[in-house]
Amino acid sequence: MDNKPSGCHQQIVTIDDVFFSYENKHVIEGLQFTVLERDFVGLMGANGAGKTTLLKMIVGLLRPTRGEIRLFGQPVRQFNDWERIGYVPQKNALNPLFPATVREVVTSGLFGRKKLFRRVSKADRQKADDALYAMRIEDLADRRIGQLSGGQQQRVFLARAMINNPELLILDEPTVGIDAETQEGFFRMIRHMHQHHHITFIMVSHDMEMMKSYLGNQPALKDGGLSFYVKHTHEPENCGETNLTHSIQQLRDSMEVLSSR
Ligand SMILES: Nc1ncnc2c1ncn2[C@@H]1O[C@H](COP(=O)(O)OP(=O)(O)OP(=O)(O)O)[C@@H](O)[C@H]1O
Repeated sequence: MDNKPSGCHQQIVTIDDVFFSYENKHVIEGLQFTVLERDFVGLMGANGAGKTTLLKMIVGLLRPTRGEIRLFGQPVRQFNDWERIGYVPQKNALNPLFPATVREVVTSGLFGRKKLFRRVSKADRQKADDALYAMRIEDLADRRIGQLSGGQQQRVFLARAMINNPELLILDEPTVGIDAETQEGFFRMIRHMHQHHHITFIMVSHDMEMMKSYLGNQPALKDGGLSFYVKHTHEPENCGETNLTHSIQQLRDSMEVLSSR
């Protein structure tokens, strides 16, 4: 299905009159919002406002109580093109004994929801190498992820989310527990990816200063406890496909600031 209108304005996520309750607790009520191609959406709100709940509905882990969410024009329940989406969930402290290596964690991003036991092909290995290289973590490839610093783990999860060259990246508080300087470098990289690559972002963050410095002071929408800050990047010349492999050098350049710390 080609539902891509000209001019880089495809609806990537459509939230159509969505309600959500946990048992009797109403969290989201009648939310209406559209994320367009190459938007950067910063989602802010107090603890418990429903940010994580909304992201989980967008990636199909929770179902709205009422209303509908569409991904690339398709209702989430029918959507099965999950390779187009990279999702970095809210981070929990990893057990240092968690046995997976960095390479294994990154490669697992290739195995969509229904392909858990796919064999790792040569092409898969190359994709993992590209993602590791782009995030400047190739030297960590054989280390156990639980033994890395928070900032290093961050890059691993981002590499995992990027391995399929996603069109939509969803990040849930990606810099929690990371020192201020590393956070700044991380945001710089995210901004670079948004400005130079064909990726739409939805990011939850409590870092008001950083979010507003990029997205402006005025939310595009305030609904209940949720505030949506949006930056559009719709210059037609930037609409072409961008392949991660072709972008690696640029991404590495944008990582300089991180790796030098
Ligand atoms: N599995 C659950 N069962 C019942 N209530 C839940 C569940 N998960 C979350 N909630 C409640 O729903 C509300 C929204 O939670 P959610 O995690 O979406 O908030 P959030 O905006 O992401 O918060 P934070 O900034 O603390 O991460 C909260 O009041 C929370 O306690």
